[in-house]
Amino acid sequence: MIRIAIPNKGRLHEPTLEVFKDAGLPVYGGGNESRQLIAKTSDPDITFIFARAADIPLYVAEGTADLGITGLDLVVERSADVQCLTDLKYGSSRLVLAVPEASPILKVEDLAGKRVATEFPEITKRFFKDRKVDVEVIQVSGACEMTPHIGVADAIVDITSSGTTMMINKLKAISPVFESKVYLIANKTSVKSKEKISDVITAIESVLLAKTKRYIMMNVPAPALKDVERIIPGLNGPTIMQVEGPEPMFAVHAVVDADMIFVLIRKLKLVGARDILVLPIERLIP
Ligand SMILES: Nc1ncnc2c1ncn2[C@@H]1O[C@H](COP(=O)(O)OP(=O)(O)OP(=O)(O)O)[C@@H](O)[C@H]1O
Ligand SMILES: O=P(O)(O)OC[C@H]1O[C@H](OP(=O)(O)OP(=O)(O)O)[C@H](O)[C@@H]1O
Ligand SMILES: [Mg+2]
Repeated sequence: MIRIAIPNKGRLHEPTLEVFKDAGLPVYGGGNESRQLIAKTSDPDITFIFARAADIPLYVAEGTADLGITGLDLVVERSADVQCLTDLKYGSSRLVLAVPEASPILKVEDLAGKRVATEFPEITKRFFKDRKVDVEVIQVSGACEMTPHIGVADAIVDITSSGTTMMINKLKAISPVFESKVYLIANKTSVKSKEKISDVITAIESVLLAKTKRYIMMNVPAPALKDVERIIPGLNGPTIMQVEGPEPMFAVHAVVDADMIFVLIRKLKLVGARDILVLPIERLIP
């Protein structure tokens, strides 16, 4: 039996459900509005546990869950001894040190003897200790941006991604503190002993890889075939099939990088390829 801990709410909830659905392991019910805390999937040996993103590092470290999805900031904050397996490419964010726009504090050293509010006390303490700046760290559970304006703190260490919340609350970042990504994490013992874990990892990684690729198909008149073969860098070279018809023609199929499509199409048309189709790929297992 494999247990996978996934966020029951918050901004990681929906994209996490999406990844497992695409990987062929849809989460049956539970999470968000429902009060259900355990869910099944297409494989009877796999169970999902819904938990707060901040608690998932501990559940995985202790082996309550074999796998989990959560932010690297939360893994580091909890000093969780887990294996970080795969960057899931959603939910990247930064922890920054910020002060009110009008504050005379301009650099980390100016905060000596002052108060810093944060949801991440451990990362914050380590940040100032490494720089040998003595501050008082005040732990809050949210709405951290407000604290310097109501006299609770002189600065904050908080998450920013779009920067909107900082801007609206008239704060300016004076130093980066931590770069976070959302990871698939694993219990260090389970990852070695439970065979099915590697199937789950492969399934998830195949979804991520597929997002970076496109399947391209086209018809190519015989005289243009050599040029098209030269242009297309398929996974293992393009697949070429003869097309029945009055004109000597080939169907060419290939898997290519998604970010090459724009340039490729122009080149292919120039040498005579036509009826070009570009399709998304659901999963790609090399
Ligand atoms: N803009 C962002 N703000 C906050 N967390 C973010 C952001 N982008 C990504 N994350 C990541 O999401 C995780 C926080 O997950 P959590 O479930 O607490 O989400 P939340 O939306 O902040 O929930 P809550 O409504 O309880 O504050 C952290 O690992 C964090 O790095
Ligand atoms: O740079 P932005 O895109 O504006 O995002 C950053 C904001 O989002 C998070 O707050 P959240 O919505 O989780 O509320 P919370 O502070 O109560 O956790 C985070 O703590 C920031 O306040
Ligand atoms: Mg939050």
